[in-house]
Amino acid sequence: MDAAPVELSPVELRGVNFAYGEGELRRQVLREVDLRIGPGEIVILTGPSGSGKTTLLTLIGALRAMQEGEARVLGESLLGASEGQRVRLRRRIGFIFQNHNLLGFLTARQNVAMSLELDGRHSEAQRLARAGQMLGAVGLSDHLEKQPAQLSGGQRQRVAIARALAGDPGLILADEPTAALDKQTGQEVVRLLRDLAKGRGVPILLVTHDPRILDLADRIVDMEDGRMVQADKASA
Ligand SMILES: Nc1ncnc2c1ncn2[C@@H]1O[C@H](COP(=O)(O)OP(=O)(O)OP(=O)(O)O)[C@@H](O)[C@H]1O
Repeated sequence: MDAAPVELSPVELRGVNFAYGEGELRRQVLREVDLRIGPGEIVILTGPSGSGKTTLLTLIGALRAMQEGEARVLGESLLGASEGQRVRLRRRIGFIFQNHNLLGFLTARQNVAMSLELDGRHSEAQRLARAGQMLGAVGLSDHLEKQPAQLSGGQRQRVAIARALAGDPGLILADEPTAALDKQTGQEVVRLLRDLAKGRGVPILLVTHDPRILDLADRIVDMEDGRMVQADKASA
């Protein structure tokens, strides 16, 4: 009988250190960070301003080079990875940022379809069809041809969610996705993101200061001065 396949963690960090600057300007911002995110797990990273959350997210997202420690993301080792390897890994990750980063001169549908261009597997008609489907999944089927300026903040963030999920990523990284939204819209947007990700088994690492969305996490991890302080959801 075949052995059951061992399920690898999408994110596995051990002893990660990171500093900005050099010499006298050197400033250590991550210290011995350990973090494991399991398949389909929703983890919220919180902590005071300047504690290193965004730096950690950008390292995991292969947006900057790792300096020290063990890190595997979607099975790829990050320490010593070349720029080309990091670019390939980034294509397997869905990113959602505070300011949605949509292109103003493209429609919602074109913004989502654009994220599928890089893999080169689909024709433009297929990409636009897939983008329409994803926008339907976030409740925007009536707004496909609108530009970002014609949408509300919550709708724009839903386009960003559709874009992040369109390429079937193995991991979603979100940085302050509710910062520009009111309380109710912020909760709705994160709940939608969580439900779509759970349905697909995609793990999420979400950085936030927003206490109103903490209960949507499977696990809350607190950072202080570059260190990880593990907090149980119930005690957070
Ligand atoms: N590119 C950079 N060059 C130098 N220092 C930086 C750079 N980016 C961030 N820092 C510093 O590193 C520390 C950690 O920043 P980081 O953005 O990771 O924290 P954060 O916890 O995400 O903060 P916030 O919640 O305010 O976004 C801060 O002191 C910040 O000033």
